[in-house]
Amino acid sequence: MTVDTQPAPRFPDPRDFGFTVLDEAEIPAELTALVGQVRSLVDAVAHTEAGPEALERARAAAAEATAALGGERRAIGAMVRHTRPDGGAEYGTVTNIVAGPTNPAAPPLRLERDGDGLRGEVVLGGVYQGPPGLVHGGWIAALLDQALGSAANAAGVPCLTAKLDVDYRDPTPLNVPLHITARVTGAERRKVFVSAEIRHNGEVTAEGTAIMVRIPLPG
Ligand SMILES: CCCCCCCCCCCCCC(=O)SCCNC(=O)CCNC(=O)[C@H](O)C(C)(C)COP(=O)(O)OP(=O)(O)OC[C@H]1O[C@@H](n2cnc3c(N)ncnc32)[C@H](O)[C@@H]1OP(=O)(O)O
Repeated sequence: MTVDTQPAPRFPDPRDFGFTVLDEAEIPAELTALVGQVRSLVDAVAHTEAGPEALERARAAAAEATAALGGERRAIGAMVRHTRPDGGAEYGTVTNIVAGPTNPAAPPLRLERDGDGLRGEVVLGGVYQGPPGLVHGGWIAALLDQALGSAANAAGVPCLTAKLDVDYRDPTPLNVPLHITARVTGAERRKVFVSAEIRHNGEVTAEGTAIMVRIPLPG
């Protein structure tokens, strides 16, 4: 493979391109706690066998909670900045469906730098179910895509997935720690090649490779 484009050392500041950016430290602890509570609620709703009275009480309480938020909404495309110990910054959309810190529909996934790549751990409960007791294949692809995209972005290259290949090696179980790793394996002009794996108990359950294409930014 010809490597004639090295990833830029610094990810561009999204504010220069009109995006709203908040620092992750600016996310109120109360919002983080609410996100966790709503995740528990979604899991409880998905699995409940409660009777009509309890269901109606829960619906009314949920309606009250929705009204309490007052309809104040963050802008679509708002980004969150994570500042690494070395002072570098990484960005993601704050409501990202796979790893957005304010999105209760996202699992509590945090990808951290590890050597020349990223690693993270997540437990997916029953709301991520596809086959009985197993993680839905679409969600496995989503986890891998996020890890692959984050690895390319962590290398300083703002890019989008052009091509994603997923190998489902073994069933991925629910309710157990899943270990995710991803790293950049090469670059060629605007293309960045990345690979990622999901492991349970040290065994690979799924692996993904992707071609990410660097977004042409104005200037
Ligand atoms: C400051 C900004 C902040 C941004 C933050 C981002 C956060 C991201 C978070 C991550 C979240 C998780 C991730 C997500 O969810 S990313 C969301 C899912 N992905 C998308 O929506 C992408 C949609 N597609 C596109 O926008 C365009 O097609 C892209 C941008 C990908 C390329 O369109 P463009 O017209 O500009 O490119 P080009 O045609 O000049 O080609 C350029 C090179 O690429 C090669 N190629 C192209 N397609 C393919 C393909 N399918 N297979 C193999 N190779 C392909 C092509 O051969 C050429 O190579 P070469 O001739 O040089 O050898």
